Formats: sequence, structure tokens, C-alpha cells
Amino acid sequence: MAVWLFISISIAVILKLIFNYLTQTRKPSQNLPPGPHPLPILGNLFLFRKSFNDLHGILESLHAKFGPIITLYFGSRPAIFVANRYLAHQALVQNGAVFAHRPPAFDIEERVVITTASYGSTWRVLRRNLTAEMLHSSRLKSYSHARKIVLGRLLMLLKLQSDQSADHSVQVMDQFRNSMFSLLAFMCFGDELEDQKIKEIGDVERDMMRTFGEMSMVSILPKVAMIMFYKQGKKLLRLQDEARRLIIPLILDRKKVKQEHKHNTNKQRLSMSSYVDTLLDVKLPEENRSLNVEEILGLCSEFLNGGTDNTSALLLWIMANLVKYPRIQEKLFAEMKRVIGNQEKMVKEDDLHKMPYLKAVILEGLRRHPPLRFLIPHAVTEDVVLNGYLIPRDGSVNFMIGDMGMDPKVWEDPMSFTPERFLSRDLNKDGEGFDITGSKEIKMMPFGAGRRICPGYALAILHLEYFVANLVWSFEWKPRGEYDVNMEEQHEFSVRMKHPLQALLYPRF
Ligand code: HEM
Repeated sequence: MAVWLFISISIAVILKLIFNYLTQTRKPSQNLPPGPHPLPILGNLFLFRKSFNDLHGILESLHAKFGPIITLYFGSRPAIFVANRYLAHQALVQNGAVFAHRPPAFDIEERVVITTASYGSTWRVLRRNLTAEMLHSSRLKSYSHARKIVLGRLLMLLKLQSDQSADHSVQVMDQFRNSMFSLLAFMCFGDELEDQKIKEIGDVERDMMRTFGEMSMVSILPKVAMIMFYKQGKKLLRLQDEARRLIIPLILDRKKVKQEHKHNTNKQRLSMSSYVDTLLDVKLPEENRSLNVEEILGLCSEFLNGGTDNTSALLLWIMANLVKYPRIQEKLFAEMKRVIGNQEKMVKEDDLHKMPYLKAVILEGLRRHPPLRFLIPHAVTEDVVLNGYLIPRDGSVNFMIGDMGMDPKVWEDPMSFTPERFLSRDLNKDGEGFDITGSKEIKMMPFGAGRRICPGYALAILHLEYFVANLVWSFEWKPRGEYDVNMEEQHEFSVRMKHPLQALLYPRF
């Protein structure tokens, strides 16, 4: 390229950045929440010059200095962070419709998926399809057979590994993840999916999530992350092609079977309806058309990943706490014994609701180890005022999930793992149990709150209850020799154990 052309383009880019800065960076008179002073063009990015991995720690210290609601500039656009549960309730629940938008920059590829869709009719149709056709309690029941198969395989594998190891020690992280993925894969593509196929798709999706995790700022600044982490971006594109190669034939197969079924030839094969089947029936309201194969692929990936990493990370944290605190494990085992007696080999799903201590263990896991420390960035549909400050339409707004569940004003000794706190009358008003949705009041919000609350929360809780109960019912879990369980965190896409749990497993039967 000629030097003069290169210089002209560079000057044009710099002028555009300066123009954006001058026109978009808010002046103090506009009463945005307080925050560190932004530099021209870069905003507050310099705060993260070492790493974006400690975003949570940096935000915590900024909140301590500037208060519960702060502004940062990533480039020229303001990003507001809220760390107070009353303000979160005011925004997400009382003013839910206004705060349910997503920032436009968030949608890297302009895909049609629920997570990044702006608040409007497409989002509504896709979300309703997921909640009514897949996640409604009556539909969840129809997948209990798949859950039993996946659980049975996990228990068998753990027993085999414990038998084969000289000291009964087992590494469980990969097995937990594979199991959670298999559950979602059956729901997504039907229960006839072969194990080998599930493994191949699981490997690609895991690689994608890991690569995403390496681009640590991706959830805050997706477009900048794609430029700064060019190598990872390229890898992501390659993995997406691989996912296409594996998943599109499955979608086309379901489509064919569905058409055959319509003509009444093979009623049996559609006995378990899959997420793909429901997506084939969706019509996008604005364009009055069905979803194309690429769009269905994106929604399948969202479903598989949304339900796998967070749930398996949390399952590992909960089991780690049960190893670290044998008193809690024994109390849980005693509750199960009381409910199902000595004879049963497995805890059935129908028994779970009779086990309040099990529920308390899962809730304490969600409070103490929320897999996500922030929501997916929100945006407002119009300029609004929160706590006397402007929340501007052209910025993003996010909420500090971790801080809310560990607020010492709400939670006594918040850093301890104490399931008993969820049995107290204080948290179970009117005997209805703890309200995880925060509709009346937010005390913690591991799944978010309001209109964008995680639609998969009931499924995630069911998977956690069913698996934790059976893991404890089948094995006694003990720490490895003199090593204590290391609870250090690693912040990737979700917060995982830096040193994954390795425990000694002794079959109880
Ligand atoms: C322990 C497990 C899980 C945790 C902690 C979790 C947490 C979250 C959080 C914090 C959000 C962001 C909410 C917001 O932006 O306001 C979210 C969104 C979402 N989750 Fe989950 N989730 C879990 C499991 C699942 C499962 C099992 C599924 C699906 C089967 C799922 C599907 C989704 C989807 C589609 C969204 C986007 C919702 C929207 O934008 O309207 N999640 N989740």
C-alpha cells in the first residue's frame, strides 16, 4: 500500500475516534454515576492494563471508593455497574421493561439467539418457545428417562475409576461436564443421539467456551476483544465450522423425521420431542418466516453451552464443599435415608421435593459460588434515572451478582458454606421456600432477575438436586490424604475451581 494512503487512512481513523470521544463521552453535567476519570479515546481501559481476568476485583475496589453505582468507560461508551441489591431490584424488576435491552455492540455476529437479541418480538418468540416448549415443568418431566440414563452412566464410570485406583481417588471435573452436556444434548437432538456424536460435539463446544474464556473481556467489550484476541478469534471461527459440520446433519435429520412423522409413517421415533423439533416450528414475527438452519444451529449452541458450563462448575463446587465439610455430607445422607429408606439403589426425581436440606445445599452453592459474577450486559430502551443518576441509552449496565450474595448486611458470615441458613424462617417466608427469582426482594441473584432472568434456572436446579443427591447416596466422598480441598477460584467464562476436585470415593452399597 502506498505510504500516503496508509497515512491518510490512519489520520481518518484517529479523527473518527476523536469525533466519537467528543460526541459520545458524557460530560459531568450529565450526572452519570461517579467513577475514575476516563482518558481520551481509551476511557478507563488502562485500569485493566495487566489483565481483564481480575475485572471483578477491580470493580470491587472501585465500588468501595465511589459507591454502589459507578461508571467506567470502555472506549467512549459508558458502562455502568450496580452492586446494590435494592437498586438491582428497582432496575431489573420494578422497571423491568426498560432495563431488558442488550447493548447493540454485544451481538458480535448478529446471530438470532435469545441471549443477545434486543428486547423485542424476536426475543419474545424465541424465549417463549424455550420456556413453554422445553423448560415448562410438564416438559421437564418427559426427559426424566434421559436423566436416569446419564446419571447411571456417570455412577458406573465413577465406580470403575474408584475401583481401578489404588487409593480410590477420582478426578471428577470432566465426568461432571460430560454428563451435564449429555443431558442437554439429548434434550436438544433427541435421545437417539450416539455417544460418539455427543462426545465430538461436546469437545468442540467445550473448546469454543474455553477460547471464549481466554478472551476474558469478551463479556464486557466483545468487539474490542475480537480485535485484541485475533488468534483466539480465528480459532473460534474454525471451531464454529467444526460445530456446523457436526450439528447441521442432526438438524436436517430431525427435519426429515418430523416431515415423515407428519405423514404418519413412523410415530415411534418422535416420542421424545427435541429442542430442534420446536425450533423447526418457530416463525419469526417481524419477517414472517421460519428459522433457517444456521439460526437453529446458533440456538442449539446457546442451549448446550448455557446449560453445561455453569451447571457443571457449580456441581463441582458443591461436591468440593461436601468433601471439605463431612458434617454437611453426613447430614444430607441422613436426610435421604429418612426419606427413601435403606433399600433403594438410586434417589428418584419424585423424592427430591421431600428433601429440604438437599435444597438448602444447592441454594448455598448458588449463593457462595455463583458461576457468573456479572449478568450478560444489559442496556436501557430509553434514558432513565436510577438512584438520582442518569443511565444513558447508548451505554451498557451490569449488576454484580457475586457481591449481592455475599453482602454481610444480609448474610451472616457470608464467606462460610452454611446450608442451614436456607432452612431459617427468615428466608422461607410464608412457607413458600426461598425465592430465587428475586421477584419480591433480591437477596442474591445467581440467575439474574426480571425479564431477562435465566430461563433455565429450574432445569439447572433439578439437574443439581438430582445429581448431588445420587452422588452422595452412591458414594462416601472423602478428601485425598492430608491434602485439603483447595477452594481457589479461576475466572474464565464461568468461575471454576482452579484446582479441580480430586476425591476418594467409597461405594456405599
Ligand atoms: C447453574 C446454572 C446456570 C446459571 C448460574 C445461569 C445463569 C444465567 C445468568 C446470570 C444469565 C444472565 C441473565 C441476565 O442477563 O439478566 C443467564 C441467561 C441465560 N441462560 Fe442461564 N444459567 C444457568 C443454566 C442455564 C440453563 C440450564 C439454560 C438452558 C437450558 C440456560 C439458558 C440461558 C439463556 C438462554 C439465557 C439468556 C436469557 C435472555 O437473554 O433472555 N441457562 N443465565
